[in-house]
Amino acid sequence: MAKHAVEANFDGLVGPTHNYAGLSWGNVASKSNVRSVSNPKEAALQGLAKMKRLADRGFVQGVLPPHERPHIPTLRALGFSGSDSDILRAAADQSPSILAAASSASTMWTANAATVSPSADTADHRVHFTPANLSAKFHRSIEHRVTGRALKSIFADESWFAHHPSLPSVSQFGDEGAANHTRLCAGYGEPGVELFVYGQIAFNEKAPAPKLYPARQTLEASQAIARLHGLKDSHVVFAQQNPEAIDAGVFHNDVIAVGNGNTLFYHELAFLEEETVLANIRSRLTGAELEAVRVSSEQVPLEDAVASYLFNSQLLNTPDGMMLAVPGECREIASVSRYLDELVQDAGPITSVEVFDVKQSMRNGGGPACLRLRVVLNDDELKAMHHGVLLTDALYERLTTWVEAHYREELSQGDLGDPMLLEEVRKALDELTGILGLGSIYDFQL
Ligand SMILES: N=C(N)NCCC[C@H](NC(=O)CCC(=O)O)C(=O)O
Repeated sequence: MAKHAVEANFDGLVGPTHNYAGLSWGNVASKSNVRSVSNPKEAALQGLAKMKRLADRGFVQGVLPPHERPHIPTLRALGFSGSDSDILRAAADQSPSILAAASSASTMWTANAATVSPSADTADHRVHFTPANLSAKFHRSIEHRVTGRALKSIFADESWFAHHPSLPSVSQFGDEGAANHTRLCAGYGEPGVELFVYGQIAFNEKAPAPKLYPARQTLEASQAIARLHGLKDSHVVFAQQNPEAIDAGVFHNDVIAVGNGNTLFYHELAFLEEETVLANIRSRLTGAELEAVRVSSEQVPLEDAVASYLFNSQLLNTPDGMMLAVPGECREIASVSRYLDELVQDAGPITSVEVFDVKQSMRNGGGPACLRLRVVLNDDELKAMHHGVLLTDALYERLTTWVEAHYREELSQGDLGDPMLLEEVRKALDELTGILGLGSIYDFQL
């Protein structure tokens, strides 16, 4: 008998060093906004407002903490030495790019934090977590250790939750977490089909691959995660992303497809072998028929899909059908806005569209779906997890007050070496682990 389960969404709280450093080759927004002045306070408040709106609608909403940045241990490991201020000064003088990488607030995009398999799918019937090594980008490759600590602190009880270390940090096992992983199912508590989408086969040089931009996720990484999580072959589908899409700026599958329940909402250029992918899902999905909501290039050109982040939306169950939570940019691009109006008129599974303003994050290539990690939990697991990170009215109030007190309204590249910034961040994060009841998770706290 399937247990009752919900999908909880854990959004990354935007960190105090949110900035635009142009660190992600292949991510069009990150490159085009390089060196713009950011507003960390606005970014964090936009993220919290999104969480609050969804929590108010009755969705289970959690918060994952930002990481300590600039990350002094990373700078030390690269040979900068002396006091923290000496290190910041030397890094700012000698290598502003390294300092920028060690200062990115990129942990806000928790769709990349980990891959999570619900207990209904796994061999030992526990929820499995593997933090993503994010080895494709240096600034993101330093996330997984603290991410792992935060997840272990929140999902601590080993009788319900299993935690794996991230995969080896090399390009052959490049893993970007849930951004390339979608689960289709009849109901959250039923065994589902886990769709792993990869950009490249690492150990086959002849296999199709993008020509311009890097493929961040490999088949080998996806297969390793499926093995670690104890997923049966009959419940797993591996699909190659269309290299053409990667070269157009689709650096993760969640920039071109999103699934929920029995519904897969995707662009016709999402997969290399569309028909095979759909057939493989159909043959494995039990208890429901796959609803494939396909968007053609004629309806929405690939370029508009990337610019609007139409597919980087959250697809959520409501009592009246599914709701698509889209970024505001979707209403600024004519083809996309028109498409959304048509979509809700259709008799399909998506019955409403809601717009969220996450512009500060969008300018670095992160829409509503990038900002959240989905964790399906049955009633026992929900009870067993740490509740201090679940958004209530009171926690929302506390976090907004905390952001107002600690965050700057302007940050540019020249500010990253400011020793005051590091002090502000540590003070803020020390208070935050207290607010969220997480214990010590940061290097500076250990
Ligand atoms: N699609 C998903 N799930 N996530 C979006 C991640 C955006 C992130 N941007 C950045 O890391 C840019 C940082 C900078 O340039 O300052 C990235 O490219 O990894």
